[in-house]
Amino acid sequence: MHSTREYNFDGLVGPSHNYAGLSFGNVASFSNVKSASNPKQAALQGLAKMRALAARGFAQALLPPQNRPNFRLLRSIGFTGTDAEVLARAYKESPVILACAYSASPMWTANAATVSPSADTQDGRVHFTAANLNNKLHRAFEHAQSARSLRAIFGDEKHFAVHDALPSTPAFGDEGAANHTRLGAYHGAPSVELFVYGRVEFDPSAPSPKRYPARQTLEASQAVARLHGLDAKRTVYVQQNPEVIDQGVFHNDVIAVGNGNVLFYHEQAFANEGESLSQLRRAVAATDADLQALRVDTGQVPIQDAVTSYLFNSQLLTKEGGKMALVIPQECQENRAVSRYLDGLVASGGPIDELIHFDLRQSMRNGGGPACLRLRVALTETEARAMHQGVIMTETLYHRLVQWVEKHYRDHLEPGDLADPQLALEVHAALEELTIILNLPGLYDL
Ligand SMILES: NCCC[C@H](NC(=O)CCC(=O)O)C(=O)O
Repeated sequence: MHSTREYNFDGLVGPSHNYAGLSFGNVASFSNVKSASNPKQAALQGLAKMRALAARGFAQALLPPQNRPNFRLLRSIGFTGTDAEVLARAYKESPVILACAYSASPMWTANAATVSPSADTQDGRVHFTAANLNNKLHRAFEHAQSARSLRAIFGDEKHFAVHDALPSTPAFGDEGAANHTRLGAYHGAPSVELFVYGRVEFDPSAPSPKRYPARQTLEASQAVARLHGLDAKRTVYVQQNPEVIDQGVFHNDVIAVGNGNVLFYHEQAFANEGESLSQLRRAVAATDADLQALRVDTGQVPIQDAVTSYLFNSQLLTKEGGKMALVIPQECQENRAVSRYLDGLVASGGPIDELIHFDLRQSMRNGGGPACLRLRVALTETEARAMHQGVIMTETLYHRLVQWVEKHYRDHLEPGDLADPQLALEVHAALEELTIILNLPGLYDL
């Protein structure tokens, strides 16, 4: 039973990674708008994280980038002609929409889907629902390829069910696993699935943020739980604190992370902390596990520091022996309050006894930390064997992908470069080769 392992599927950063300021409510995205990006470095930073965690013995895999630019989007809104003409006209008339069509945002695979492992579902299969991400134009078209990629990897319907995204309308705003976490005794145990929503479409009296959008609705979370066949006794919905959404906490994974029986969270994370925690504690106790809440208070880490350092956008990974490592971005060490807090945390004798830090600056500048970059999929041994093996991170795959990045990626991309028709051809060539490397022919609708 304990043979179930949590695979982390990191997003391989695509060749068009750029800073377009497309995510209102995401402070990093907004403050780095139009600065030059380095797609090559971004991809190498992500690969270095995958390699290091795989080398440590954690189960590590990847999800491929998506084809860009999204010509279907550009043509559907009236940009016609050859591909080069479409790009030239879009750049002239609406550079921001061209940037949307070029966004490498699928790298943040925590938003690709919500995943329920087989131990939690009624039919005993692993369920995935692609997230519609309908709050942002540049992300609202990801779900089609996300579902396609997931089906290419988890195609065995005996073990896996991949659901299409929920209807793409504000009532069903769904941001995937970034607002979802599991709590239980161990990865293979039937566990509590915690859904954190930002607003309720059909209850105008529920609190909602004033400044920035709440991307996830309760209605969407409930729909995902239904599709996955979750047990109501092990499903908990809590509302995110609208006041922290207004301070830049655009997903729950910017303010809380759970693993095993541990919930690491900020005291301001939830609209009603006391009630949320007792609800969760009761549900977890019913699975015969004991919730261990690691609460960080505002005096230790103010919200602003949590947002700039991405302390809670860390990965909490169970090591052999049961202790946990916290995988953090290097920004946590550069922030005084946060690094002081972390020193105390690992010295405290609690469940977390190690920090593993990475330089993920390229992704961080768009508001994506270690946890944003990965989708967790807990798999039994049988399920792990049934998935496509070509995406599992190994030393060989790592070296092959580094070579591929070196060959195809630019090291400098500015807004004006998106008008260059050559860039579209480069992306296309890179992805064609990638389907061979990953042994996923037909992955894209090229
Ligand atoms: N989970 C982290 C997601 C980060 C992502 N940023 C972006 O899309 C920024 C893109 C840009 O501004 O170029 C978002 O906000 O959804």
